[in-house]
Amino acid sequence: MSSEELTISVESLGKKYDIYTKPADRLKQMILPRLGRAIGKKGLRYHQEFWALRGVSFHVRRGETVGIIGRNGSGKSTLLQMICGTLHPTEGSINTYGRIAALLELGAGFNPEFTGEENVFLSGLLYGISEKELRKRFDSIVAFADIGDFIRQPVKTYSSGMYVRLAFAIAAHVDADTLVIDEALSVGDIRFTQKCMRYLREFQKRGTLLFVSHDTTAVTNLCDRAIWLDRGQQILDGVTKTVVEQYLAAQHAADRKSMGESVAIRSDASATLSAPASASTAPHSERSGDSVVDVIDSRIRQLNAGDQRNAFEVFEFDPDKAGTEFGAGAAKITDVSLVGDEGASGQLLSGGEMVDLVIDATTSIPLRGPIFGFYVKDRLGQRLFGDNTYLTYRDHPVAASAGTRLQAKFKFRMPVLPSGEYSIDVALASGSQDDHTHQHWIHDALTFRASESTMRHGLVGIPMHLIEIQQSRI
Ligand SMILES: Nc1ncnc2c1ncn2[C@@H]1O[C@H](COP(=O)(O)OP(=O)(O)OP(=O)(O)O)[C@@H](O)[C@H]1O
Repeated sequence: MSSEELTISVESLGKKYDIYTKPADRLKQMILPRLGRAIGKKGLRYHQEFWALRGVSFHVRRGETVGIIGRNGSGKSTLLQMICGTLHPTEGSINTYGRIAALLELGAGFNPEFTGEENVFLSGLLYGISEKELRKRFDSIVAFADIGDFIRQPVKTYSSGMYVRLAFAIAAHVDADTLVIDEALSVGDIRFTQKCMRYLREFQKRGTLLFVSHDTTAVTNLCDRAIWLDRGQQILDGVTKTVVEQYLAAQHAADRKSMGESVAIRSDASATLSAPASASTAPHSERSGDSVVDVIDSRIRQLNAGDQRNAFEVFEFDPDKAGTEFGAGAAKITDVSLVGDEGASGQLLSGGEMVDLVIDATTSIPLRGPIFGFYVKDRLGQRLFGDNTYLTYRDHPVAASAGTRLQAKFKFRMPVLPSGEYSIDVALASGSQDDHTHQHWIHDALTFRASESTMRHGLVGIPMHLIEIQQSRI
């Protein structure tokens, strides 16, 4: 590999800590070995050696996105700190090329006594950006961080979310060749996380990204390649899917071992046995032909009756709080709501329930063939599902004159979703599916939180029309 392609080169890297059980041992270690050597006695040791990381070697090419995964204490942060130069290796070497910006553990790099503004300049200068240039970028940094007047307050008064907002905003404005992100995105609200994910996806097109997370979905979603660390050792380096699968399998095996095989088997079995629904109570409805077919999960009553109800807390549309928006402006989306069967917004919805996503807009000039659309996205900005009005109106497009109020409604059965935060992008375009102009697109117009889900794996639960186990004698 030519050095032009290389951004990070790590060779036989190791970090050792000396662990003392008592503070007095540290003093003894400083004095007594010298005394021992003076009287010809060797080998007096009052500490234990602990290798937080050892024998780690890999190269990262320009433009790669590499995920680092591993259990707590496996050495991920230690590795990143050494790559960023805030920690010195005990052995081995690291070479980096280009400017590296890092979002390491909370607060690293900020002076807590200084205001946010002062820290912007302090950090920016440390990254090698001139004061003049920082002044030019300051407003954009503040807009990205979006922490209001807190920018003039000492950083020690910040919440962890504000810390991350400011740190990310700075890292996004220092022309980094490589970004190193350590779990930072787990703090902060869904809209900010979405903003960061959009930024990272753009950044991936030109820069190198090193991304540490416990969230293997995030790593799979974002990274081409992953490195798995365990107890300071490099276990695997390869294609993310393979590494994550092996890591999860090892985790699962370790969890079973620590829980005891019998418990693990019992819990697996109960999950399977709770699934069948009696045919008589299965509340599915189905009509064939050209009439409506509505497939309801056969366990929906069971799922939503108990304390495992997949409840969605929907936050109301607030144009001031919605994410970034863009568009040609012939029409403007004025309201968005997600309502359940009873029609009241702001209520709790449930996975499996029939809902209406309603988008209101007004036109400012005549608009032919408006297309309303939406995407439901997970915390990482991954689009889970979405739809638009194009096909339904393709053969008889709506023609709206200026000053018309338009309302689009999507009625669908909300899937069961894993616990977590979600957001909905809404858009209004004009033209056709293949050739259209976005008139107004709002990122994260609505957000909602799903709690208590029976769904542990996967992204979206599809309705299970039937689940059964058949038995017959062999
Ligand atoms: N200053 C230190 N002195 C002694 N041991 C340390 C020190 N810093 C880290 N360690 C140990 O090194 C090991 C690796 O720590 P590190 O923080 O790199 O792990 P990690 O994979 O980032 O963990 P987590 O996922 O919990 O953040 C841990 O066992 C930790 O206790």
